[in-house]
Amino acid sequence: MSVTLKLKQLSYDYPNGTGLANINLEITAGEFVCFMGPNGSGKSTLFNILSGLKVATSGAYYFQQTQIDASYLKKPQQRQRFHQQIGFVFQNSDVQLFNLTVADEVAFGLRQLPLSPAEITQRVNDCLELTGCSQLRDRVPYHLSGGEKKRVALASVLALNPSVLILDEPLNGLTPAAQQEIRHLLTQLQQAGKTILIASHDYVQIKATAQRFIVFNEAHQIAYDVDQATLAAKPELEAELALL
Ligand SMILES: Nc1ncnc2c1ncn2[C@@H]1O[C@H](COP(=O)(O)OP(=O)(O)OP(=O)(O)O)[C@@H](O)[C@H]1O
Repeated sequence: MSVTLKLKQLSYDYPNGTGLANINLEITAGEFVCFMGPNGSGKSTLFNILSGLKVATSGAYYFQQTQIDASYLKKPQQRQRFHQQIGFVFQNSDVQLFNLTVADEVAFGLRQLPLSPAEITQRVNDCLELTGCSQLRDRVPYHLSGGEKKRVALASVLALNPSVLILDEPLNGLTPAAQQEIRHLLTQLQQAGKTILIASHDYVQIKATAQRFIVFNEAHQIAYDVDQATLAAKPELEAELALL
């Protein structure tokens, strides 16, 4: 398997403080990684950088061996290609859903691409079905439940067929049944070959689903980078994560 995402001594500074400090990280295509850590440790900042919404203050970010920096993202065609490859499902679905129907929401990104109406319809139908949203296609996204909104946001991101999916706290605020649906869907997507990166505050919720756990500390650095089996053999570390 090839390395798909690589960060080399990457830091990000906000005007009044540090977001990320000297991060070295490699993620291989097809991994399911959970990022954890206390509030303000840098998970959202990292996701913004990985998805090209922010660029590092120093250090480098490579996606499939190409360095993603300000000059790369300045070129509209390159930027569009990159954004198609990395899908980002925000923590707050309300900022991601702005169309009048669920079907329009899922079609929105596709309409920016050179695709025929028949291809768009096909992809919309496939993504609605995959995410269990077919019955919701004519509903107003804003009026849906939290779990339904999350599935529609995921459908709209999947429509572009990204190879990497980034989800910020995808289980937050969902009922146990809705959490189970999302976990099952993410596992299916990983089995279909996608790289899945999520942030979570709840180790117990995600411990059986993700296979690698990267934990940030309050200094905005990586404190631990461990796989599922190693963690399961370290009850004291599992107990620490359960308290985050
Ligand atoms: N827009 C911003 N302006 C200034 N500082 C920011 C901004 N966004 C984040 N920060 C700071 O950067 C650091 C990392 O924040 P970030 O949101 O990445 O952490 P997080 O791990 O995602 O936190 P949470 O678990 O609360 O979502 C924090 O100290 C935070 O206060």
